[in-house]
Amino acid sequence: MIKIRNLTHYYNKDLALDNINLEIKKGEFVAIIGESGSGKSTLLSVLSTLLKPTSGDIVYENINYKDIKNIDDFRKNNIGFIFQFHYLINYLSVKENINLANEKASKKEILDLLKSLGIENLIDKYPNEISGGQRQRVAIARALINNPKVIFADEPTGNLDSKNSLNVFELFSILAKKGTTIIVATHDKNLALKADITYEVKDGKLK
Ligand SMILES: Nc1ncnc2c1ncn2[C@@H]1O[C@H](COP(=O)(O)OP(=O)(O)OP(=O)(O)O)[C@@H](O)[C@H]1O
Repeated sequence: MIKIRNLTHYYNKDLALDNINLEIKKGEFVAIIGESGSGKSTLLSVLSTLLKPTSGDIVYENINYKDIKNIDDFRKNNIGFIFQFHYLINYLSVKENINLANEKASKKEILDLLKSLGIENLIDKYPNEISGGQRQRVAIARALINNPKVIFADEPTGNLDSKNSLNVFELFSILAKKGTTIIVATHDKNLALKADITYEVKDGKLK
């Protein structure tokens, strides 16, 4: 589903990604591990079209990123993002936060999605009325509302305790089995064991 060829990224003169080659299949749950500063975030940013690589190719289902005309539309139709911090808006309810990502989503659709994540009772709550683990589930719901083909998650459990972290990874595993490709960067090797496949980044190279 995603083919990465000879991908290199420099920040000014500093090499952050060094000739990465990788193929990710549809419905695969991929963990990218590595120490702080190894290049995980850079790799995720480049793969998710947030950052333009210095050189190399990324091909999404036979479309080279270089040929994508409207990158905003492409992202909206294909990609969901989850970050370490949930970035929910505190003065909007859970439902309203999800509607920010898709204004057309009906209450029923949102309720069904929240149900699949086990948090349908939170639909009218505000972010500061729910726990950290619940907020991250809402952030996952927000990433899912547009039915993305692929979800990129950068240290999504960096702010959670071990129980909630495991829950999030188990959720990713279920989503992948349903066909959503999941690519997650984490420094936690134990959590990465939940993924179908793990790649390690070291000094910008895939080990
Ligand atoms: N915006 C930037 N400008 C310049 N250098 C950067 C920038 N972002 C990252 N780097 C450098 O690129 C290298 C890879 O960083 P990156 O953030 O991808 O690593 P990481 O593995 O995600 O680290 P962490 O786990 O700490 O988030 C590091 O040497 C970092 O200092």
